[in-house]
Amino acid sequence: MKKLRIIKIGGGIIDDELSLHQFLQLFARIDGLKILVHGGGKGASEMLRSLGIAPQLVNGRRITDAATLDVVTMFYAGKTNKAIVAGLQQNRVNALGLSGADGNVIRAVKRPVREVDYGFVGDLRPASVDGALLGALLGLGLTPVICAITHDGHGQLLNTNADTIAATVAVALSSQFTVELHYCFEKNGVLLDVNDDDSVIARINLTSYVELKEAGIITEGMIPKLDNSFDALSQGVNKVIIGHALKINEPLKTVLCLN
Ligand SMILES: Nc1ncnc2c1ncn2[C@@H]1O[C@H](COP(=O)(O)OP(=O)(O)O)[C@@H](O)[C@H]1O
Ligand SMILES: CC(=O)N[C@@H](CCC(=O)OP(=O)(O)O)C(=O)O
Repeated sequence: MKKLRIIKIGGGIIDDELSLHQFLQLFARIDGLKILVHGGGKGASEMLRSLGIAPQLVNGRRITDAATLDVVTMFYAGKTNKAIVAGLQQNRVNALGLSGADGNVIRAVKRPVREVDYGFVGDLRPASVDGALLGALLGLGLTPVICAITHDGHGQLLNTNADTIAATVAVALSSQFTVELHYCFEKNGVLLDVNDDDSVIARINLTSYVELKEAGIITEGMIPKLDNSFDALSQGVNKVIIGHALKINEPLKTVLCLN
């Protein structure tokens, strides 16, 4: 099977023009098949505030009412996705920007209301992703650039966490490719001390993950990232790596494994 790298970048990198520019140059130099998945949560919150809408996040997921959905759709599927595609074209990567609605590539289900009503937020299963279409686009020499907007197949757009999109796309493509999933952000990896970029934990398995969580070393946004990572590994993804977006070619990073 051919190797496929799925790389996810978040709001911390996207928000900083220079970092994004440098990341896109590095991404362009990666040989072989690749897909870029992007969030942009930080910038979306800023845009919401500037429009007088208070951002609301519960357990790292955005409560998305109709007005918020309009703004995040414009921000993720519009401004951010198109800026990334243009930046990759500048670097001679034939990028194709996609929301989940485009080509029906990711069909989600609106999150059911339980203790929290998340509004227009989409949940995914591996079957939500059209792996055949993504495989065909890769076969044409295109590099898909997927944003955090999906749809439900009944005309409703949904906001979906970008880490979850990356993991679900990785699982869906693992029957066609040997998939390596990279979560890239603004730190060197999963750290023993979140304020010390030299304290990278080289390897984490399921047992050490539980211990690190209980010790309060892994907290906040890193918890759903690692939950998504271990789900992906248990469903056929070959390797998951967490590291700095601007050091993708360097050995400093965290590798996750089941055992
Ligand atoms: N042990 C840890 N090592 C590194 N980051 C951690 C750790 N525990 C918590 N974090 C937090 O997780 C954040 C990354 O998650 P998130 O904010 O969701 O990133 P992104 O928006 O790039 O997906 C880091 O910026 C950091 O604040
Ligand atoms: C439902 C939900 O939480 N959606 C996320 C989608 C963007 C995202 O995941 O961005 P980062 O990767 O930069 O965090 C949000 O609106 O914040």
